[in-house]
Amino acid sequence: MIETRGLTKRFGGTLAVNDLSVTVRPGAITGFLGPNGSGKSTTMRMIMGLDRPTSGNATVNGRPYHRLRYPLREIGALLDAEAAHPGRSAHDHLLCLAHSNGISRARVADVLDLVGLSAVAGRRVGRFSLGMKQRLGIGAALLGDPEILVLDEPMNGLDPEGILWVRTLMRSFAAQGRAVFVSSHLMNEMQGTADHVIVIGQGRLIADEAMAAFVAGNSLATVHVRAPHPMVLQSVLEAAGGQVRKESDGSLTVIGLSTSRVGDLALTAGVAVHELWTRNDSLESVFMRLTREHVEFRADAPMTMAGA
Ligand SMILES: Nc1ncnc2c1ncn2[C@@H]1O[C@H](COP(=O)(O)OP(=O)(O)OP(=O)(O)O)[C@@H](O)[C@H]1O
Repeated sequence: MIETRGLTKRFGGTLAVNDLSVTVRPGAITGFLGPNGSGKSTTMRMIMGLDRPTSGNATVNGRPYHRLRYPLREIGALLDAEAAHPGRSAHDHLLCLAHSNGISRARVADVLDLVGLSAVAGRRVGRFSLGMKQRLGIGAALLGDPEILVLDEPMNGLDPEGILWVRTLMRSFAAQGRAVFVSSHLMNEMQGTADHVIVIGQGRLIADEAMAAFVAGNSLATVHVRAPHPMVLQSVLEAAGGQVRKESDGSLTVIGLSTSRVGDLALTAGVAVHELWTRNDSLESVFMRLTREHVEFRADAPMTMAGA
């Protein structure tokens, strides 16, 4: 289990992490979301003992990272895929880590197999693609067969097969009762993979709850209705105070009326309804809305083509 209590990090005038108190529990994948520069990596670095908190603390199984006797056996992390020495082979990189953590040479071969790098184990890391470096970084995190995995954007640079592999790995890890703490900007991926979500903005906690509850609870649900005579239904719904938009497929999107109210109104007006359903927002929409005021780096809308 990872716990942070009042965790705070200031870099000069920048408050990177601001009074963050969260718990990452075993048996689940906890997604760690936030806009660029919101403090995710800094939080992970403090958990791993690489940055010293300005105040507050982070513990791993009840102890600060530097007090863990064999850290790799308790918690493994991928924080920076470029961290491996470029002149060293993948095998030697893992072997060095294994030696310093009392891990057997046999485990190195197993992990290289597990991350799909056995065939290139003797090649220098400097010649690896980003995806291969990500795999090696994940291998280093897995080396001690830890109870907790911390992964900072592990899907960066991976092809679809690699993404599927990371997803499966995280799921099986959590299914074994271990904890996964993973940051990512891939909202669809996180919505489908994470059980729990922690969202931060400008270093402060915005949300900490089960993924399904977070999406459902923060959705602006819309009602959708398909009817053979949509124009008639549209005027009935608008007369009742609904905002109605006709979609290109002929269905109506309704805001401001519940599903049951739409059904009742149609019945009262004697208008046939062929389909009636509610749609929640995606994680992406919910995330964008909740973090809007915390976004520090925002690009202008793409320029339109001249004359378009
Ligand atoms: N070593 C450092 N020195 C000074 N400022 C830093 C340092 N590390 C991080 N920061 C600042 O702290 C803030 C949080 O950065 P951090 O990298 O933790 O965010 P993040 O959520 O991981 O961002 P991203 O999604 O872009 O990876 C940013 O404003 C960043 O510029």
